[in-house]
This record gives sequence, C-alpha cells and structure tokens, in this order.
Amino acid sequence: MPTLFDSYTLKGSTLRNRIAVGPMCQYQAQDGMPNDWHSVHYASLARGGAGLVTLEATAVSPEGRITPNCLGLWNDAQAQAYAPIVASIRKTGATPGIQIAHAGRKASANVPWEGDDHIAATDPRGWQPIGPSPIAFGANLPRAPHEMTLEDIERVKNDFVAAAIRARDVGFEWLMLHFAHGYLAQSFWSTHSNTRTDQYGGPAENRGRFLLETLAAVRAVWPEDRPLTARFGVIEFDGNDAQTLEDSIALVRRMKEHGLDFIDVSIGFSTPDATIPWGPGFMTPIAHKVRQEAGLPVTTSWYISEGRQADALIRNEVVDVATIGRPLLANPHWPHEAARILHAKDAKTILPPSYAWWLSRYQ
Ligand SMILES: NC(=O)C1=CN(Cc2ccccc2)CCC1
Repeated sequence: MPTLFDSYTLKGSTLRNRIAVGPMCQYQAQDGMPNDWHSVHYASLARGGAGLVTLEATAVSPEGRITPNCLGLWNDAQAQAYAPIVASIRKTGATPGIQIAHAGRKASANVPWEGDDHIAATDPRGWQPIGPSPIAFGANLPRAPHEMTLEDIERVKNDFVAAAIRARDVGFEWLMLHFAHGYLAQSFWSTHSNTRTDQYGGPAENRGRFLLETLAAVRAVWPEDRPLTARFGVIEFDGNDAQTLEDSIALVRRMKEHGLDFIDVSIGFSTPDATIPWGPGFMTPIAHKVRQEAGLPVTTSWYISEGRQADALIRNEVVDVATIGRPLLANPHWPHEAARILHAKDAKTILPPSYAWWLSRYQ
C-alpha cells in the first residue's frame, strides 16, 4: 500500500514523495522573464520537502499570458533564466516541472489583486485575446476573442512545441500542458466557448482535436523517459456534468493513446454560471473515476490541506500523487509538517541539513 512519503516512479522519473506543488500563478514577471521572486519562491517550495515542484502557468507566446506579469517560455533569453531555478529545485532532491499554457479568451487581464478583469481594449498594457469562437467568457472577462484561423491554430500548436523544446533543453523533468480552467485548450473542448463549424468544432471528436494535436506534437519532442502530463478540466459543474464527464473521460483515453503519461484532473471554468461544490477534497472522487476509467495515473488538487487527508488519498489509491496548492503558499514546509503529523519521516529526511540538523537534535 503506497503512502504519502513513498517515492513515485513514472517513466524515467522518480519523485521523492507523493506530494506535488500545484502550478500557481505568481504574476511577478516582466516580459515573461523569471526574476528573484521566482527563484526564492520555487527554492523555498523545494526546500520544504515537496516531491514535484511544478512551476506556474508559463505562456507559450506573449498573447498567451493571462496577465502582463505572467511567466513566458517564448524566447531563449527566458529559457536560460530558468536554469538556476531548475538547479535550485534539483539541489534539494525535489523534481522540477513546469506548466506551459495559453490563456486564450481569458488573456489580457489585470492581476487578481488589481481587478482580475480584462484590461480595457484601449489600454496599451493589453492585447487582443484569441479563441476558437468570438464568444466572451463574460462577467469580469467581457472581451470577445478574435476567432482563430487555421493558420492561428497551427501557429499556437507550434508555440507549444517550441516552449516544450525550451523546457526540455533547460532541464525540466515533468511537463504539464495547461488544458484546464477555461484557457485556450479547454475553450476548444467546451461548447460554452467553441461553436466552430470546421474540423475544430461541433462533435466531441472535433472539439478535442486541438488538444490531441497539441499533445501529439509536444510528445514528438518531449523525451520518452520524462513524464508528459496535462491538467484538464473534465467537469464544469454547469448542470451538464454527467455528459461532460463521460465525454471528457473518452478524450482522456484518446490522450493516453497520443502519449499522455499522467493527468491532473481539474475543472473547466468555461462559464461564469457554474456552481462549484467547494469542499474538502471535492475533486478526488472525480479524479479516481478518471483514473479507473481512462487507465492513467492521476493527481488532483482543490481543498487538499491536511497531511492525514492527503495520506489517506494515497493509501486508498484514490489518486497516485496529491497536489497541494494554497496550503504551500501559507507554509512551504507543509511536507515537513505532514511528515511529523504522520510520524512518517523526521526532519533529517525532509528538510535540507541547514534546517534538519538543528530540528533533529535536542528533542
Ligand atoms: N493559471 C491557472 O490555472 C489559474 C487558476 N486559478 C484557479 C481558479 C480558477 C478559477 C476560479 C477560481 C480559482 C486562478 C488563476 C490562475
């Protein structure tokens, strides 16, 4: 029976435990470049004992950013700037991962604590969002995206491939495609946002095409021995859940056929009219259903906050890895605290010597 502090091996990668840091936007970049905010942030999370440290949504092009302050991997200067961050994660024994993303019709927005809304079309800080159809998300994101031409679609797929090559070459070990949260890929899948009548719209097979083509193109350049994963919104909580979940699991099976190794099960967030049943581990039964029916190892996040809760999910094989988000913002050493609560491991095996040595003595 696996436990939270057992290692996890997938393809040629072994995580020191089953705790993954979920990708969480920091909105601290200028022109997509990582800086000392990101260096300190990710080194702190790695030193705290997590197994997999996944960098936040990193845009594959300038237009693919959610906000002007999102990270990017669209040029070589950015790519080189991640090398010290990868090294600092590896130095602690954690595994470096990165989520590559395109925000689609949710792009060109103010950072959450400065409005969380679309930048005015007349404001030079912003840009024209793009998407499958000229349909706005609504609410705080009222701008209708430019309807992507087939050339736009090819360009964006190539941007994902180029970003994956940069992530590969700078040493990231896990790659996560952002196929969730109402961003570009999710918006091709959802009927809330995709009303195309060409081969990228209409029936599920067509709405899944952009995701599968992007996955296949990235798989072709991502090393076979490094995990290729995706965070995918399998449900919208919009009143149509049974059908959406059935269709999404069928698409996950296709993703597996196209080389996906692992999936992070999340929410579509394609419509402001959803009623999300927030609560402790509320996504874990859905993640388990995807795991069993699609035959892929899974993780999920959302309100997984306690060590015993996360350990039970692993022991009962509900999920294979527990993704922790906001509790790690509150306490990057959450893994150490969980290890103590679970009597799993002492500080010596979780924290770097500069901390562990003194924590393990004079008990
Ligand atoms: N890059 C991402 O995937 C983000 C996800 N978020 C979670 C979230 C989404 C929707 C509603 C609440 C929280 C917040 C902003 C960035």
